[in-house]
Amino acid sequence: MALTAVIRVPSRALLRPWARLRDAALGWIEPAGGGGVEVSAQRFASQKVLVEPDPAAGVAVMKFKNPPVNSLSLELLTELVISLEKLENDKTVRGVVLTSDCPGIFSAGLDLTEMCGRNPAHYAEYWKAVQEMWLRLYLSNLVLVAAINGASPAGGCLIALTCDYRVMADNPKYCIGLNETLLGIVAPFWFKDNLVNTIGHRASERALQLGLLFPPTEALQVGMVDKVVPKDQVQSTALSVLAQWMAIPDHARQLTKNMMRKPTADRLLKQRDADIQNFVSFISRDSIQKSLQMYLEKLKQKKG
Ligand SMILES: CCCCCCCCCCC/C=C/C(=O)SCCNC(=O)CCNC(=O)[C@H](O)C(C)(C)COP(=O)(O)OP(=O)(O)OC[C@H]1O[C@@H](n2cnc3c(N)ncnc32)[C@H](O)[C@@H]1OP(=O)(O)O
Repeated sequence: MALTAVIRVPSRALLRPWARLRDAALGWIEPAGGGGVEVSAQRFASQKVLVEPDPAAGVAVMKFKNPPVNSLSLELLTELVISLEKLENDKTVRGVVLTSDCPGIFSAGLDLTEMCGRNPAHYAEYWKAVQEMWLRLYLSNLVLVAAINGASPAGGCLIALTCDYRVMADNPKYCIGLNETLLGIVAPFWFKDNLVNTIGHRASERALQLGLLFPPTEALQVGMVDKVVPKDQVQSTALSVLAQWMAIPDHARQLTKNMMRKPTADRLLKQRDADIQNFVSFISRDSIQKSLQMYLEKLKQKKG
């Protein structure tokens, strides 16, 4: 990946302590003496989230890279939020395409190993990171377009649903949907709200209860995605759509987006701690742990 853009990063001495941890996570190095540092975009490419900025176009492509299936581990979620925050603060960027670097998979959703056989403190930390990812994406001031170049179940679908527009590859093997009930778990209310805001109440009720995973043409029909194109055109189409959305003055578009989305985000913001407690007690139940273990086993056996 040849990237040449230069990004200005403030001196670490001026940043809060967590920002130093962030710098370390992203591999940014400040020369002795401090005073601010220019880092090449290559440094911006962290391990699990690759960011390819195109300052001339005012856009960036963000690629998830957590092989084999882009499961949303704590590490990936943290990097995603940090990368997004950085793009939000970068005046040269107004729009972002979210896509995958893993062939055939957009994202397999939440990392089941983060929700299985761990302790309550870990579940709480993990869930807070999932909430943070959703809130940051859903309320982003940037134009976000999902280039869905592979399977996109559950949490993968949620990421796509936070975007302003979704382009999906036409391969019938790629499916998208909130399939939580198939795992014996329940999509949280804010997953549900995001889906209802996208495809409407009746279609959501059916999709959520049955844990439906839609192939691209059905996803298009139900309104879960906005456009289906051949696989090799997914990213270019997403970039064209981005350009159309970016033709609208930012302030007017952003205020409108906020007006449409804030009430939904506020429902979670008002009860974040209670939502974490609900998640921890739900996921800690023996019956739920058994269901998740069995599901993971089934995934592993599929190979053999
Ligand atoms: C009272 C109400 C209270 C409510 C409180 C909240 C309740 C909890 C809410 C939780 C919400 C959960 C959201 C989620 O996102 S759960 C995750 C759902 N994801 C899935 O179901 C997808 C599972 N994966 C697949 O279907 C396939 O892997 C996939 C189609 C994505 C790719 O298939 P492929 O054949 O290419 O790859 P494999 O299946 O062989 O997988 C390769 C290895 O990856 C492992 N794997 C797959 N998915 C996951 C995952 N999500 N997390 C962790 N690991 C995963 C798989 O086991 C293979 O591992 P091995 O190589 O070791 O065998």
